[in-house]
Amino acid sequence: MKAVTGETMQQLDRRTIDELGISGLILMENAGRCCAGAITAAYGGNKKVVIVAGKGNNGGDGFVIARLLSGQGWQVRVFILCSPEEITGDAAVNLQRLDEAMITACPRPGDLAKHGSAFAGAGVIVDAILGTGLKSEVRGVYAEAIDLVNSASAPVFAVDIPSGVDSASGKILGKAVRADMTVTFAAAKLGCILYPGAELCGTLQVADIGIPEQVIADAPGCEFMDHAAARKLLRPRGRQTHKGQCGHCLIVAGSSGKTGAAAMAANSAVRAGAGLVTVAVPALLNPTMEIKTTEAMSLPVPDGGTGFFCGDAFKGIMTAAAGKDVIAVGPGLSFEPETADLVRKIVSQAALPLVVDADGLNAIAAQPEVLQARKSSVVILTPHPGEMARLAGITVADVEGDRIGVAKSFSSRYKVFLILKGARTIIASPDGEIAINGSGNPGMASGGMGDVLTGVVTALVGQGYPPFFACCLGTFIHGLSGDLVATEKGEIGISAVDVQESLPYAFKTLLSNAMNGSS
Ligand SMILES: NC(=O)C1=CN([C@@H]2O[C@H](COP(=O)(O)OP(=O)(O)OC[C@H]3O[C@@H](n4cnc5c(N)ncnc54)[C@H](O)[C@@H]3O)[C@@H](O)[C@H]2O)[C@H](O)CC1
Ligand SMILES: [K+]
Repeated sequence: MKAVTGETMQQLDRRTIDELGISGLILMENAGRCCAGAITAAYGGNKKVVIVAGKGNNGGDGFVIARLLSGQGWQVRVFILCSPEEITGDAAVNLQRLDEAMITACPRPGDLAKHGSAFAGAGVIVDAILGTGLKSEVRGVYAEAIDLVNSASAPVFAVDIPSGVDSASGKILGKAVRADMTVTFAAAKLGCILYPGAELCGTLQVADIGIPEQVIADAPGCEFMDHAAARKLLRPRGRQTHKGQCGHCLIVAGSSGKTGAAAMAANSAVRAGAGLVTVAVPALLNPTMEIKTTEAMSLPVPDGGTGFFCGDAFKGIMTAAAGKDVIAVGPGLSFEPETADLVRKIVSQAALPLVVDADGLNAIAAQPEVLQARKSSVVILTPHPGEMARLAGITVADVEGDRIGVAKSFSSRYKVFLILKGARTIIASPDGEIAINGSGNPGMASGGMGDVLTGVVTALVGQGYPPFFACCLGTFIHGLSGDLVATEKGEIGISAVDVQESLPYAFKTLLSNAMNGSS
C-alpha cells in the first residue's frame, strides 16, 4: 500500500481538482460519506454522535459526516473550535448546509468543557479537529479539545489522521487524539503507519474518495509492506524445483561464546527455503556447530586455536565462496581487530551478493569507505539504530529522529540496500526507493532476532529474489513469523528460535493468502 506525507496528499488533491476537474467539494463529500459509512458500520448501535471540528477541511469533512448521519436519524452535536465566520471555502459550504441547532461554537478556552455531558452520552466521538494541515504544536482550545476527546468514555473515530499527529513523521506535536478507528483518504499517511502515530490510529482504513489510482501511483511516497504488498513479492515454487535452484548460502559467523548467532542465521536460512547452507566458523567452534546445525553444513576456518577468526581465514572463506550464490557476514563475529580486518577484506574482495549484519557492520563502520571500493554490486546492510548511528557517524537520537531520511541518504551515498531495524523497520534501496515494514511485534525485542532476519534475507537473495524484494519480503516474513508465534504464545518470552522455527508457517500463511487472494 502506498504511504504519503500530508503535503503530498494536498498536492494530489490539487492535481485532482485542477487537472481532472473533480472539485474539492466532491472530494470532501466523498470523504465524509466514507467516514459516515464506517461510523455507521462500527458504532451504529447508539445513534448519538458528537463531532468536534477544527476550522479547516478536516472540520469540513466533519460537517459532511454530521449532515449524512443526521439524515440517517442520528442525534448529532457539532462543536466547532472557532467562530463560524473563521471557517472558509468548502468547509464553510458544508457548515452552512447544517441545521444551526446542532452547532455550538466553542472558540474560547473552557467553552467546550461546558458541554462535557454531551460527550458523556455519545455513542461515538468524531475527531475532525486537525488533519494534514497540522503545522505546529497543538495548544489552547485545540489542546483542550484533544484532552476532552481522550478523556471521554465513548469510542473515538478520527477523520483522516488523529489530530495532533504529524502526517509525515507520526510524531505527536504536543498532544494527540487516541482513536479507536481512523479512516484516511486516498492513500495511507506516513503519520498513520510510523510510531507513535500508528499506535494512535486504532483500526486504520484507507478510503477511496475518487482520486484516480494513477495520480496516487505517480505520487512520491513509500511502499507500506502489508500482507497484500508482501504477497505480490512471494513466488510459489514450481513442482519440479530442486535444491540447486534454491541457492547455496555461505554464512561467515560465530566466535567463542557466540555460536548461537551463527546457528540461528544458518538454520533460519534453511527455514527460509535456501537450497544449501554452509556456515563458516572458527575451527575451534566447529564441533559445537556440528551439533547445532543439521541441514546446514559447517566449515571450520583457521582461527589460530582462539575461537575467533584470524587473518588466515580469508583464503579459506574466499575458496568456500566459489560456487555459492550469496555470502552473509556478521552474526556473532565479535569485535576482535583481526576479525574486523577480515570482514573488510571480504566486503572489498567478494564479488557475490553480500549481506552484512551485527559485528560485520561495526567492522564497516570503522572504515565505511570500504563500501565504495568493492567488487560486489549487491550489498545489504541490516543495522539496528545503534549500528546505523556508528555507520553514519551520528547519534542514535539522530537516527531515531529521522529513520527514513537517515536510511535513504546512507543507502544512496554508499549504493547499498539497507534494512534499518526497529518499529517500524525501514528498507532503503540505492535508487531511493523506501519501504516500511508492517509486520512484527514487541515480543521480538530479544537477542537473536537479527540473526534470524539475516538468515531469511540471505536465503531469499540465494533463491534469486532481486535484492530490494529480498529485503522487503524477508523483513515482512520475519515479522509475520514473530506475529504467528505471538498469536500462539503471547508477546513476552518468545525467542529468536521460536521465530526461526515458525518461518515456514509464515511463508505458508502468505502463500495461502496469495492462492485464495484474501488480504
Ligand atoms: N484528498 C484529501 O486528502 C482530502 C482531504 N480533505 C481533508 O482536508 C484535510 C486537510 O485540510 P486543511 O484545511 O489543509 O488542514 P486541517 O483541516 O488539517 O487544519 C485546519 C487548520 O488548522 C490550522 N492549524 C494547523 N496547525 C494547527 C495547530 N497546531 N493548532 C491550531 N490550528 C492549527 C491550519 O492553519 C488549518 O487552517 C485533510 O486532513 C482531510 O481531512 C478534504 O476534505 C477531502 C480531500
Ligand atoms: K482528525
